Amino acid sequence: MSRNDEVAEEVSDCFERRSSEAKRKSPQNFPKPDDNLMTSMNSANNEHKTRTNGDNEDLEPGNLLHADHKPRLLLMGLKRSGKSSISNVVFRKMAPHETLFLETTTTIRKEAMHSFMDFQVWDLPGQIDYLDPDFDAESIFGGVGAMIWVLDAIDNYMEPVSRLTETILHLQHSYPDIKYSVFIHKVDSLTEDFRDDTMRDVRQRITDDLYDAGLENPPITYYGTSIYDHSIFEAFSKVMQGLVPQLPTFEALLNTVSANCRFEKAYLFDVYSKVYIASDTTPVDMKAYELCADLIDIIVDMSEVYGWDRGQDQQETDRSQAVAAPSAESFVSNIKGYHLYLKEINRSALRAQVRQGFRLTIYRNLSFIGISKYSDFEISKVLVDQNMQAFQDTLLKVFPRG
Ligand SMILES: Nc1nc2c(ncn2[C@@H]2O[C@H](COP(=O)(O)OP(=O)(O)OP(=O)(O)O)[C@@H](O)[C@H]2O)c(=O)[nH]1
Repeated sequence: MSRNDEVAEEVSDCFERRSSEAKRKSPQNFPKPDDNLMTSMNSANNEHKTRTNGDNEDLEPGNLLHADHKPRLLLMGLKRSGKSSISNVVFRKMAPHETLFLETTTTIRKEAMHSFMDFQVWDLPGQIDYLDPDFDAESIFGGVGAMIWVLDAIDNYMEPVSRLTETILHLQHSYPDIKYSVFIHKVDSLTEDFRDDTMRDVRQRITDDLYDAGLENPPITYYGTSIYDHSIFEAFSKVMQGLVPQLPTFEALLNTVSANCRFEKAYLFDVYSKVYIASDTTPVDMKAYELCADLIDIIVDMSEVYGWDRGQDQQETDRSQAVAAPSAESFVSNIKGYHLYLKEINRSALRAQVRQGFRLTIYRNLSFIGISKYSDFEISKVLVDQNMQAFQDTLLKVFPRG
């Protein structure tokens, strides 16, 4: 029996067990028990096996993420367009107003995201001429999955537009797989009408320039962004999702869980960066995202005050086992008519810091967040717990962290 079949069988057993436990425990008036959950999860798993085996011989469940498979994302654009601000706000928790004091970047700055897959985000200095024939392009662009071009919407955008089109035309032959995104950035400084006009104009100019150069329907996505609201996280999430090969599988799993637990919207968040690497396939609602982001902020703040390092020594391990759940969970009832449910899926220590004499470990973790408007959500919590445990077991089995 192949490893794929073993995993599929384990997942199936796990769901059978969970499903029958859930039915046994569920009171009469709970929502529909999750009969379809196991089938959908298994079909999602099978679909995933087919796709990944097709894409890459080495990738199989149990060892999906090849050690060298670290999708890389480049942040490029002219000087002062806002690249370092974006990277600092999203990956270093810098307050947006502090970016006013950032100095010009002179070397490539690399950020990593470790919650599930190991992403790398490279912030490239604006003053380097990457189109110079003497420049070692392979060291930068080889292995890049996506490029974000940051364009300052409040400055004259003729130069950045022509630099972007030159860059795309220069790279497209050697690196045809790069996916391009344009962040029309600092839109907080524009009125709503002017913002729409600017976005339309930028898109039109880029499309026309590339068309004139012989490139039709370029693979570019456009986002209006600002570090002063959630738009930057939303845009980053979308770009990251383009680098997740298992995205359809995640979406299928999240659709199933949402249907069975009556969530309006379900996300898989990298908690530290507030970037979501997948959501169910219902349309994204900015209000729902903002609620989730606020919940994450509260949980991170609370755990910085009341959390402790688990499992540092035997005494700590005993204490953790005695008082804490194996994975964190949070349930917030009735915020603006919504119930929010968070469940930690995995966790890895990123780095330890000493702050004011206390040793603090910064964790990266991937968490599920579901939003429900269902008024009896609290009553059905037992069933939700059962489904979520099955969901977590499946994800960890099929996509274990290396
Ligand atoms: N209004 C507004 N200002 C922003 C935003 N993002 C960045 N800025 C400001 O833009 C200025 C330049 O930002 P940087 O992040 O240093 O720009 P950069 O692209 O990294 O510049 P180089 O390092 O020179 O390549 C800073 O004063 C930021 O505060 C935004 O979303 N809105």
